[in-house]
Amino acid sequence: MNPLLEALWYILPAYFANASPVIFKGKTPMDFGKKFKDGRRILGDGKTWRGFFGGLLAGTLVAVIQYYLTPNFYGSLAMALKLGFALSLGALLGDLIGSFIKRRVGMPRGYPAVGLDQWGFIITALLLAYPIKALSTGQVLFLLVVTPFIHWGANIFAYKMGWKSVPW
Ligand SMILES: CC(C)=CCC/C(C)=C/CC/C(C)=C/CC/C(C)=C/COC[C@@H](COP(=O)(O)O)OC/C=C(\C)CC/C=C(\C)CC/C=C(\C)CCC=C(C)C
Ligand SMILES: Nc1ccn([C@@H]2O[C@H](COP(=O)(O)OP(=O)(O)OP(=O)(O)O)[C@@H](O)[C@H]2O)c(=O)n1
Ligand SMILES: [Mg+2]
Repeated sequence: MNPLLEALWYILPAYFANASPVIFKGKTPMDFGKKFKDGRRILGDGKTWRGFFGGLLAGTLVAVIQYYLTPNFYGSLAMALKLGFALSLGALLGDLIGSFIKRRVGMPRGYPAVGLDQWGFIITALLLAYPIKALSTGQVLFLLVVTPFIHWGANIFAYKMGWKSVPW
């Protein structure tokens, strides 16, 4: 498989894990509305438990589907589950870290943090998945370059579908 397509195929669970909370979002904020010692919300209302677990499940499921489509890419179902879960957890944790940072610097919920919104989730997803199945440096660089565009396209798509109130 072309190494660049292989990189996209590899990262797909993280993409779906990052995108699906927009659809699965729930009511209970992950910080339960609590504030940090700086008087601002810890994470904000943009992070709900249902979104988090929905994203984790969706991302892991995508890897299982990918396993049945390209079994030799993963080698085993167990590997697909491990990699899918690690990529999804990494993506969602990266998104939480991004929200935490945005709240600390006083950005309101939904405020665009260029760079952080596009790379945060990808970097943590790649870090968590690295020990399970590593990509080449070139493939990682390719993903860092192409993800902002896919992120941009997906957010506009979600905005047009009415899933997001902002196209970013
Ligand atoms: C403009 C360019 C160059 C590409 C555009 C690609 C595009 C239009 C993708 C849309 C894919 C899609 C159908 C998305 C689902 C809709 C959805 C729920 C989007 C919600 O996005 C919200 C956002 C979360 O916000 P936050 O980041 O601020 O927390 O998540 C951003 C989403 C992503 C970063 C990834 C979205 C991509 C997918 C869900 C899978 C699509 C896969 C590809 C485009 C790569 C194809 C791979 C192969 C190997 C064929
Ligand atoms: N763990 C998560 C992540 C996202 N979402 C949902 O997906 C939407 C888009 O995610 P994102 O853009 O990351 O959240 P923002 O609203 O921009 O909040 P923040 O400023 O904290 O990023 C959120 O509004 C929220 O409805 C969720 O419910 N749970
Ligand atoms: Mg956002």
